[in-house]
Amino acid sequence: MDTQPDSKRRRVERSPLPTFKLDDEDDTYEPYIPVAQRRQAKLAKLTSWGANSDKERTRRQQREQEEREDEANEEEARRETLRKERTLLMEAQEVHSKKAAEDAKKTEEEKTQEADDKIFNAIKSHKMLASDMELAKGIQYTESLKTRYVWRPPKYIRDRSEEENERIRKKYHILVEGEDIPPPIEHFADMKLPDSIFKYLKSHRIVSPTPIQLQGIPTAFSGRDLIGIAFTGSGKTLAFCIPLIMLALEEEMKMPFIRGEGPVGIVLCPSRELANQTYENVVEWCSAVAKEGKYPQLNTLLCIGGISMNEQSHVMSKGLHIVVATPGRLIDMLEKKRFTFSNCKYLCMDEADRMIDLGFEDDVRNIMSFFKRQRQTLLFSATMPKKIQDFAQQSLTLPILVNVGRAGAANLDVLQVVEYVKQEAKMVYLLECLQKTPPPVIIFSEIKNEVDDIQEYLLLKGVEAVAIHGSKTQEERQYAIKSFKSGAKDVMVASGVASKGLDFNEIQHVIIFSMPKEIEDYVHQIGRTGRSGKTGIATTFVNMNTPEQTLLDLKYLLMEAGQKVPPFLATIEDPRAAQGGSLKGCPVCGGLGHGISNCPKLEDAQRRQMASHRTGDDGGAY
Ligand SMILES: Nc1ncnc2c1ncn2[C@@H]1O[C@H](COP(=O)(O)OP(=O)(O)OP(=O)(O)O)[C@@H](O)[C@H]1O
Repeated sequence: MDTQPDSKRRRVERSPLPTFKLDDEDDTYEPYIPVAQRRQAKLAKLTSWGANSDKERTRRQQREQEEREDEANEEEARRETLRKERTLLMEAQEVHSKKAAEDAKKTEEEKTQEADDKIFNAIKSHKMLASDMELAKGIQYTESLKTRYVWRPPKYIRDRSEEENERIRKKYHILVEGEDIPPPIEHFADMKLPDSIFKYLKSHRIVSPTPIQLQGIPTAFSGRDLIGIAFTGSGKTLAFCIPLIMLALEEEMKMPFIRGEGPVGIVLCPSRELANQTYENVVEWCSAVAKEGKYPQLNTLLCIGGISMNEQSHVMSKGLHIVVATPGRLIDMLEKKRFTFSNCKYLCMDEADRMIDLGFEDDVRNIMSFFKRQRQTLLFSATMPKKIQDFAQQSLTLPILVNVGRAGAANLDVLQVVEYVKQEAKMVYLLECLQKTPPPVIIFSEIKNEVDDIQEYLLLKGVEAVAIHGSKTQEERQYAIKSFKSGAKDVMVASGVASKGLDFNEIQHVIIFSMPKEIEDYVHQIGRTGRSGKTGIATTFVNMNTPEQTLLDLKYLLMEAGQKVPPFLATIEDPRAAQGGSLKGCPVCGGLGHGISNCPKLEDAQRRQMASHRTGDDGGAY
């Protein structure tokens, strides 16, 4: 094909005209000889050759011999090439059949594992959880933040051997991962807390630290990044708030904060309700610290959607120590420069898996971009599937993983009862079920309309019930929580929104009216009872509308918690077992009854992602 541009071609066509030479100037010129004359001349030449000497013949024979040799050599070279090509081909075939033989030897389990690993690697997030500036400049901190200048464990604990520390962790079923892990501290008295807070805890019957607290608090006090995983109701809030309060106190006492300064640290929550509850806890603990006048009063801001920030102008008019927030409103406030992160050193994410697994990582990264320097980062949750753990670990600096029980396991203080109830019989049976325990009771349903229907039905039957779900206004949601918390209402009907992290006083019974698709949600929902060492009951309705895979997840969870498995669940076979496949839990949602290839959470996330691509929605609203 002619690939020359036209201009070039034209140039060639227009090249200068040939300059003809005169005959006598051309040395290659041959005069024309007629054919007959040429034939005669050739004949004469041949005749003269025949008469030529033996010398000439020998030379010809030699030449022919050389030509034959050349041909033989060429043939040999050709054969050699063919031989080589065949060897390569044969080698390839050998490799292929060897792999096929190896594959045949692999168990179904290994094959499933390989396939799962492929999916897992494909969905792994590649972009670290770091600020844009850190990502752009490739900044990765290699040392933990030196936030605490004062705190260190008492000498007798510092002198303890690592074997002894390990023995203590084992006693409380604490698993740790990481380098240079601070020792566990079994008594609040050894944590060197201010007297006033110590007294406050005691007066609230908080006398000894829970496992997540006894390893988590010293870890956070030492300035280390931390991933804390412990079952529902095990006191994670205290584990990350006390270190923040101590840090804020330390900073305030060094140099008092004035208007426009702070915060020292923030707590991020995935829902307004949870943020509100954490805020109330922090305010109460800060007041307790300042009560005796030995320590300064710390200033805390609640930063969530649906409330007017003017209401908190009194907080903003002073130096700010702690902010408890949901991501959307926090970003808004930071963008409007209502406060800055110039002095912020501590970032804690509660229910962290929720915050970063469903495409909200960009919001978190955005928030991190407002930090001006290295921070101490802590992530806490009761459920933290492998995918999130891996992602979090590569994003933190020398993190320490503190794990109490399996991530995603149910709280053992909850008696789990699963009942087969036909769809049309659910409402009536619900009334019967409410008789099992005295109030307060929470009823969960995944469907907003169903939440409203249940509340209406209960009200008709004379049960004092409130309802909460995502489509209610902020006032309605606040009213429902307040009246239920205060004991004015006996029953709260809720969608998933109330399941994450909310701590209601001594819930006796949780009824799961419609089983959530994701087993993590179930773990959070039943976790509203059986908190802080008390026992509770969870009754779950299932029927033929419940997907078999969900039932299988449930069956394994009951087995893991040593609970009674009802016959209709016991008879469900695991298809993976029949295929000889892997029975390991799903790394995306932690469900024990399925692998990654049919994870409902992954399917859901992908559906959501596709929908947000279509609508251009970034999905980051809270
Ligand atoms: N050391 C303790 N001893 C007794 N009770 C405690 C202790 N620490 C916290 N609590 C109480 O336990 C309850 C549950 O605590 P918290 O809400 O922090 O649990 P959580 O682990 O965050 O649960 P979830 O995963 O559901 O969010 C709270 O009422 C809290 O006051």
